Amino acid sequence: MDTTALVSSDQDALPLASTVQASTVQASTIPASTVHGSLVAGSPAAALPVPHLPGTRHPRVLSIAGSDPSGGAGIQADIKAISAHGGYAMAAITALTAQNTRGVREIHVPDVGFLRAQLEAISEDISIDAVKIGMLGTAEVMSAVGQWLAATRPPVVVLDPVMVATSGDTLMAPEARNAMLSLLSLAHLVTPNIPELGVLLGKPAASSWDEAVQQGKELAAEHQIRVLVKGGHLASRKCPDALVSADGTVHEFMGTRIDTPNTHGTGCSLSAALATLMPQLNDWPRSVARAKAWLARALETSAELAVGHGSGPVNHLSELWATAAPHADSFSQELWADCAEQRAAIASLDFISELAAGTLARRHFAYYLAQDALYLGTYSRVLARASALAPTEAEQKFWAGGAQNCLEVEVSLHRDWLSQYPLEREHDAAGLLEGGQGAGLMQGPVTKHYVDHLQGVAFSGSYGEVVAAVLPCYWLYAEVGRMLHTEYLAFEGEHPYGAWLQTYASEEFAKATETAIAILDNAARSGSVRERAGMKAAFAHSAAYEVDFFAAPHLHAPAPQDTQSD
Ligand SMILES: Nc1ncnc2c1ncn2[C@@H]1O[C@H](COP(=O)(O)OP(=O)(O)OP(=O)(O)O)[C@@H](O)[C@H]1O
Ligand SMILES: Cc1ncc(COP(=O)(O)O)c(N)n1
Repeated sequence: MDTTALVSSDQDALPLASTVQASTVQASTIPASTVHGSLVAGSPAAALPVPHLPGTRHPRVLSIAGSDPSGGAGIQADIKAISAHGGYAMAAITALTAQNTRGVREIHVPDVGFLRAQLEAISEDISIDAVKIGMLGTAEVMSAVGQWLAATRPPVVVLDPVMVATSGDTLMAPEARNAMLSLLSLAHLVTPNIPELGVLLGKPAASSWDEAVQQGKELAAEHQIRVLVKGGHLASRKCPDALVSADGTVHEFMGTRIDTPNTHGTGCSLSAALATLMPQLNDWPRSVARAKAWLARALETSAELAVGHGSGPVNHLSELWATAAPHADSFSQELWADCAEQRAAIASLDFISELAAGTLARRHFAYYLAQDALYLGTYSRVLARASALAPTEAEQKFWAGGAQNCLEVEVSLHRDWLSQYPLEREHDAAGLLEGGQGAGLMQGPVTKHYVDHLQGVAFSGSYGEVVAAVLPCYWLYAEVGRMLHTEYLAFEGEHPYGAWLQTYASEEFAKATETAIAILDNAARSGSVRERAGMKAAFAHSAAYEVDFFAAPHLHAPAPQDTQSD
């Protein structure tokens, strides 16, 4: 990192186009820097009530912070966090960093006059509902921001006293500490992490949560400010935060540490979220609780972004994307990709390769047919349940048609196939045939588990979950059908299971599968995050049972006692 840029920003700034510089000077009406002490004049912001702003549907939130081109921290994170909470995001850039998820390489602090121009341009035209302050870098920048705050007095000011990046790189010149201290009383909330809290107090960083809260109390009392002590840097499984008021009142927020390397920008994102929530909720503890819960989900889903090789960003928009993004259209594709292992497992099963090659033992085939018939009886009822839950008439009809079709296939299995491939009673070592004349078949263990799962989802699951649970039977069966039919067409001579394989690749069934997939995507789009998680689980379970179902004949078919029947 180029730390010299922090202390001698004017000299190091890249030359601006002369026209821009000229207009910069003319546009700036802010007085020249004053001593830092003058910024604390007037009552501390934390002591002032935050006015309730009725009708601020989308709070206009200004982030005054540094740029992180990798998008995880700084201005870029703030804009995402503000947007995620329904705010209108604005940004005045204090510093440009060259950084990625691994660290900060260079910092460039543009001429402070231009920052003043940005701030003036915004406040002269736009009503600002809240300000979030992040990386300021130098004392000069802090002074300019302090003067602007003192002059404009935004109704909500959240100050994140950024000093060191997650990567360990310095983001604040050490001699700027006093200027930072001068800014504290202009904020309604100050959000230092544990090391920053120590620096602000001139003490070593706290080594325990109790010590951190104690330091928070000291800082709050000394500057008569509200402090959010953050537990991100603790070496514990817990990750608490605490809101400490100037009078020493402590409000703790419990949190579990999420096991992820993607914590780049958590502090930036949290403070921007707080600045956006406060104008809407007008209550600090509620704002912190909401922001912390949101951040936890953003951390939990951060791996989905796959950004960089170091400490990656949090998933700021995970909730929005889960419901509104084009990505939601491909929920089915995600499930399909997730079951790649199961698809490969099915394709490599002896049952499939022997069926295609015509070498499958009759008893294995007979077992499969019998279990399929048993399965379809329950499957039909679960499709009827999907029909009952369906939100539209078209979907209701589709599932009802599917349920009826299953029963017809079940009848045909018994009538046309099981009569040709009976499970011989003398082979029934596994006890699958019930006793007596016209004996019924019994569910094998896999069929039983599979239908138990389907019935469980049908009983207590949402529509989306029921749809997800029944889909693998359509989709994987259609896939297996395509595979077997291709092999059948290439088969030379008379295939012993030819008549069966011909029925496998039906156009109608492929169409029904496509409809079922589209219904699943629709349900995913309108479902909650929790429901989509339930849908994923239901689909994954059924996909695993599909593998077991195709594997079952070789594992559970009655053992041969008469090799001739094979
Ligand atoms: N692994 C984690 N699991 C859950 N919450 C976390 C985790 N890491 C940080 N947090 C939360 O993120 C917020 C920011 O905390 P932290 O102490 O990391 O601040 P910071 O150091 O300023 O952040 P930054 O990483 O942006 O510098 C807090 O609410 C903290 O509890
Ligand atoms: C521009 C900018 N602002 C703030 C941070 C701190 O965020 P983190 O500590 O997560 O790296 C950063 N890295 N870059």
